[in-house]
Amino acid sequence: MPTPLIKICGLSTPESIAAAADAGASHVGLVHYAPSPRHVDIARAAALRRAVPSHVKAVLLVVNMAADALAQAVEAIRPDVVQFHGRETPRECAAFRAATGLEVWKAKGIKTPADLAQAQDYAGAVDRLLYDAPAGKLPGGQGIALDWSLLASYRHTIAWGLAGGLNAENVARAVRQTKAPLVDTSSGVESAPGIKDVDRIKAFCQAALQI
Ligand SMILES: O=C(O)c1ccccc1N[C@@H]1O[C@H](COP(=O)(O)O)[C@@H](O)[C@H]1O
Repeated sequence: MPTPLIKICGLSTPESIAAAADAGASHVGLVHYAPSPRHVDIARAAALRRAVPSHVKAVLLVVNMAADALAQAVEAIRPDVVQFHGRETPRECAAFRAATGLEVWKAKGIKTPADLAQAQDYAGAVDRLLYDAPAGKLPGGQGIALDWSLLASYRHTIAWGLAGGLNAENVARAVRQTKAPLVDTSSGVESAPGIKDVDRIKAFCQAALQI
């Protein structure tokens, strides 16, 4: 089984970005969503983006942002990937991708096989689907895992990744069960909401890369 790509999300310091890159992350995520404990404003996100080494991709995570505000954020931050984590439609994702040429990911909350089937509406509109637990108080970053058995036997026709409740203790099991080509974690590598823990980042990457 190929080792998965690794995204460490919700980074808010240059030190945690360096730790993720050194540990083997392929992607680092910056959350621009005010209700999140991981929110970084545009100026901060732009500064952090400059701290991302060139072999690592910078992912800007946004939730239901108005088109003009999003365009301004993208102009200032210049991410490699935009991850939509709200109610953005396939049409909106496709329009954004066509207008910017950026790689686009769409996160979808999955609870039932019907949710998984519905997510496929994004085929052709996005570059990757990110399967997460359904939204709770926040649309993501909740540390809740989805039912991996739903993905285990699914015939994927679009690039995808697994998010939701992943940590150093369960990521190897999750990848073995689902064969996820990319894993994404945020709260699972923190010591408190919004506070990344370098040792947990290292342990997560080690566990994911040892598969
Ligand atoms: O991290 C956040 O605060 C966040 C806020 C709003 C939408 C998504 C958010 N995070 C993303 O959610 C998934 C799962 O996170 P977790 O590992 O369960 O904490 C992941 O893609 C985060 O990047």
